[in-house]
Amino acid sequence: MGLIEIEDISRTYKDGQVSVKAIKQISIEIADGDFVSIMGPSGSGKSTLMNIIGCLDKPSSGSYKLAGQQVHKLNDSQLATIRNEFMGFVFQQFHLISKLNALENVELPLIYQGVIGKERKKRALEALESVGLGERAKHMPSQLSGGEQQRVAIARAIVSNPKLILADEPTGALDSKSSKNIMSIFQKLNRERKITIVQVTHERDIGEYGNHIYNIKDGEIDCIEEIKHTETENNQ
Ligand SMILES: Nc1ncnc2c1ncn2[C@@H]1O[C@H](COP(=O)(O)OP(=O)(O)OP(=O)(O)O)[C@@H](O)[C@H]1O
Repeated sequence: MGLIEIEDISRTYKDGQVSVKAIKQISIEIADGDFVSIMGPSGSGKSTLMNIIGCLDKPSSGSYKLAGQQVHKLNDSQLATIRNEFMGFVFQQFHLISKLNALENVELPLIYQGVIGKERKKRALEALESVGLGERAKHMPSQLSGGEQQRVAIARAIVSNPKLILADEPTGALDSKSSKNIMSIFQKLNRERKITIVQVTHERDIGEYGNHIYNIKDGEIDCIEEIKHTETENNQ
């Protein structure tokens, strides 16, 4: 059984007389523990598909099962619960709160979950340590490099132990060295903590860090590629 089972999903945006079919009868199954990169030209439907996978938007037709649960039938507050319990989000522009330090940013999802005091600080610090930023806990976002800010955002995404990380252009604002570092962190989370990862990227070399590349074109899946990783890479 796939963690994500999408069947015949379409999404049409209607704006007055104009309607745009952004994705057309897509069916995909993403296994628990997979690392998938979604690639395709601008306007091909990548963000629309990601928003549906992330329960931020609903399909116009078709069905979506997440961990066996029919999520396309849920209401907005039920979808919010699914997002909080299952998912961590990483965005191109990091979306950190500038007035909070790194540790406080990572604590935020735990505050919403009602985790209090020392336990909250401990878990946030562990998440920061797991992305190599234990020493930067008290730094404000403005005192961190872009790559470090994205690592804080990843720590925030994993602090509540999600099954799934959804990342929209996670390296889009980073130089190539920081991008590689972020991808190594994703691979580590995927291999060691068995977190399923779905990312959107424009860059082929970033896409190849995943185990599969889903190429999307004109709102349809054009082809799915399997990426073979070498032994040395796997042991890194
Ligand atoms: N809210 C909206 N209202 C109307 N049309 C939309 C809306 N959002 C997206 N679209 C249209 O749906 C199609 C798919 O858009 P989408 O943002 O999913 O593409 P994308 O592959 O993520 O593009 P990019 O790489 O440029 O971010 C495009 O034709 C776009 O213009």
